[in-house]
Amino acid sequence: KSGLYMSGFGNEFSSEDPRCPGALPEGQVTHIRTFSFIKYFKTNIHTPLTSCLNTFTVSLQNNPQVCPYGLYAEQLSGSAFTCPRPANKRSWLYRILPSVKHKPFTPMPCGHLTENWNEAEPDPNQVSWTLYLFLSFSGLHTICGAGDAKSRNGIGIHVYTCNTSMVDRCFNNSDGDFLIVPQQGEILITTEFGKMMVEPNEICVIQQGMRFSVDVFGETRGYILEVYGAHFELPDLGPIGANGLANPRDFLCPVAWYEDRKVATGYTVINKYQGKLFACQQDFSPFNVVAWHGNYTPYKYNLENFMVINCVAFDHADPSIFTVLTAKSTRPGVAIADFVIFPPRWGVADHTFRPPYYHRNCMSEFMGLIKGHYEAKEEGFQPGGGSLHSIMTPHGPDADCFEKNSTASLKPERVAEGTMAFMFESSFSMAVTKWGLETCQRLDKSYYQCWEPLRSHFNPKWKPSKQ
Ligand SMILES: O=C(O)Cc1cc(O)ccc1O
Ligand SMILES: [Fe+2]
Repeated sequence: KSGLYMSGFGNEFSSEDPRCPGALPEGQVTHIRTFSFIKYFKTNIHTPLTSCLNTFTVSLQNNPQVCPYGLYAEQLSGSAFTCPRPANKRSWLYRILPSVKHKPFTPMPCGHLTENWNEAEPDPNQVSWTLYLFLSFSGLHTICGAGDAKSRNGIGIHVYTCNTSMVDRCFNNSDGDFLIVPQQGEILITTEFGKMMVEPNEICVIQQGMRFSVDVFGETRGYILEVYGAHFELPDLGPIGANGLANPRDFLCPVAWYEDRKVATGYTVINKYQGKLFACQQDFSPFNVVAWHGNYTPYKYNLENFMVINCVAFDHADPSIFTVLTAKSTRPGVAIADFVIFPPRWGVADHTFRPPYYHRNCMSEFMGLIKGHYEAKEEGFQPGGGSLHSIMTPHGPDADCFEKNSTASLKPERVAEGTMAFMFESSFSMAVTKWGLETCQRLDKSYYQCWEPLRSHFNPKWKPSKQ
């Protein structure tokens, strides 16, 4: 059930389906020679020394004239050819037929997937979506986003719901990367690189252009952060040092798996391109990659493995301390989007208001809840719901949370036990879609009321207590 994986983040991996050993091409590098001392000592004076040289086949090659097993070589480029090495991403796929063998793409209905950020008038109010933002809908629904896939800069936030698997259909996102956060139901994702089983409390990333198909095992839903124009990276650790937060070795990438399947009735490849959906037909499964190598792959990560670092003395650290992955913009330190979690941990800060502080932020904060509750809103925020606190929109703990935590005794205690809230934080000023505002019928119009009971504790006669 757990499948086969290789571990590491952004490694140079290579993988062959075990049914075809040697499917990764080997090159012949004739200029590398070794000198055989054994032969040399056995030779007599009349033997030319060159006969003591051995020619070795030592290196791999991407494009042999004929690939092993009669496969086609295809490169998938995830970065400009000329990107500096640390950002250069590509993989070589050795497949039964190349992706180019397909009938033309034609437009298909997009449902509630959109990249139109002008459907509704701007509204800076705090937004909250109640329990199960996604109940009784099917497919991908865009809640909010900003920017533009054409100019390769922006994000979309979607929710998905489904109870049937994709049969003879796959999805390919030409616009950006999908970071998928299952909230209910595990998903078996078949990709060109192999298969991954992803359960709630795990996340996976399917990068731009990677074809995938999803099998589900019941009522299934989750959140998706889509980023145009950047890939997710592990955040720099600065003074934290070489280890901590999401450690590279906990990221898992699938091993090669192929099917050589003709589909006479037609296999549909769905392509998200410039915010719209297109479909094309081909007569074979696209999961026909027998072997691959490279550093551009899908991957998954179990949030339980997050090595939590936080305050051990006083005050509330900014939530960036919980960043799992970041998609950087070109401005130093400013993310197109960060994926941040609020994992179970110890709260130990002395003489401190421990929950999140009241806040106005130059970034947008979309929050979701995988399980349990969120410490700043014990009641109002439920698993499967969501909230959006837009740029400079005030937010923070509800009145109940403030009162309780202003008087709580500050013993060390477990925080967020059994829960997992997360945040998609973005430097983009996001627009909410018509679906998010109206069609979903999940908007909590009374959200602002959770702050109404906040009352003034101001006492002009207050004096510092004598120590
Ligand atoms: O609840 C939020 O809005 C997210 C958040 C969490 C936190 O610990 C500090 C600031 C912040 O915005
Ligand atoms: Fe905030």
